[in-house]
Amino acid sequence: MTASAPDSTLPPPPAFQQLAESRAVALFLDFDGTLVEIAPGPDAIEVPADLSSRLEELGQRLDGRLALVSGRGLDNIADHVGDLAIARGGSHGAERVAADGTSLGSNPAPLAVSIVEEIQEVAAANGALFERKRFGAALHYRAAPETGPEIEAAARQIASANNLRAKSGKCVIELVHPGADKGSAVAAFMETDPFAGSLPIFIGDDVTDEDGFAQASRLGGFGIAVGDRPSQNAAYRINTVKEVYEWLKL
Ligand SMILES: O=P(O)(O)OC[C@H]1O[C@H](O[C@H]2O[C@H](CO)[C@@H](O)[C@H](O)[C@H]2O)[C@H](O)[C@@H](O)[C@@H]1O
Repeated sequence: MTASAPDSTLPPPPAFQQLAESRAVALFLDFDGTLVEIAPGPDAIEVPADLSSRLEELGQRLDGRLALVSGRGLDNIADHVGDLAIARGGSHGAERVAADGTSLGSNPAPLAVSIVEEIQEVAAANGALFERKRFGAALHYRAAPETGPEIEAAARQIASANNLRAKSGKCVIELVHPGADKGSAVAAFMETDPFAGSLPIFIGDDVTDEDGFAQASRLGGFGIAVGDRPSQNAAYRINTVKEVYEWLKL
């Protein structure tokens, strides 16, 4: 379903078990704000110690049709979650691997050093937190949200001068290569086994998850928005991270 206007009154989704029993479901899970609560900074998140094994068990229940799709790099996800034997897309889906770690598609180039330096200068000038990524970079302004507009404007300028894309999220703006978006990641996974032919469900909390919701919807499935952010493309809503775990019996 693609809604025409933001809808903060979306209904709760049908029971996950019923859905999964009625047909083959493919599940795409965002990380920050969906599986872990938003924290003051990228490294301040609290990850359940057994998240990796819980996700693997969920993946087994779905016969392997489970993927984590995050704005974080896969290296960063591994730092926080440990070894994870499920499919995963990092850097907004620009880097993708199957459950066994095999690469799916080729990785984009890292950002040029000169561009990284420009972004670092914006961070230093505005007191933002610079997050280096393998295939992009992020500027966080959660500590001083009032600096957001200036930081976003500077980041967008760098993006347009260098044929990059600027992605806004929760108190963050990120620079990525064109084509790095969660919708493309869903489409790419859905073309491969074991995802092909199943019903895609994308769960996420942030603006960057809208591409995932829209793509899931285009492929006959739907999106589930987490939290209270109005969503353009989700069909259902789950209110909290805790309720995501409950819905999935994770
Ligand atoms: O796609 P996601 O898995 O949701 O990742 C999106 C970004 O999440 C991280 O930033 C966000 O979470 C931080 C920790 O809670 C928070 O401090 C920050 O304000 C949020 O924007 C991560 O640092 C980024 O790299 C991800 O792209």
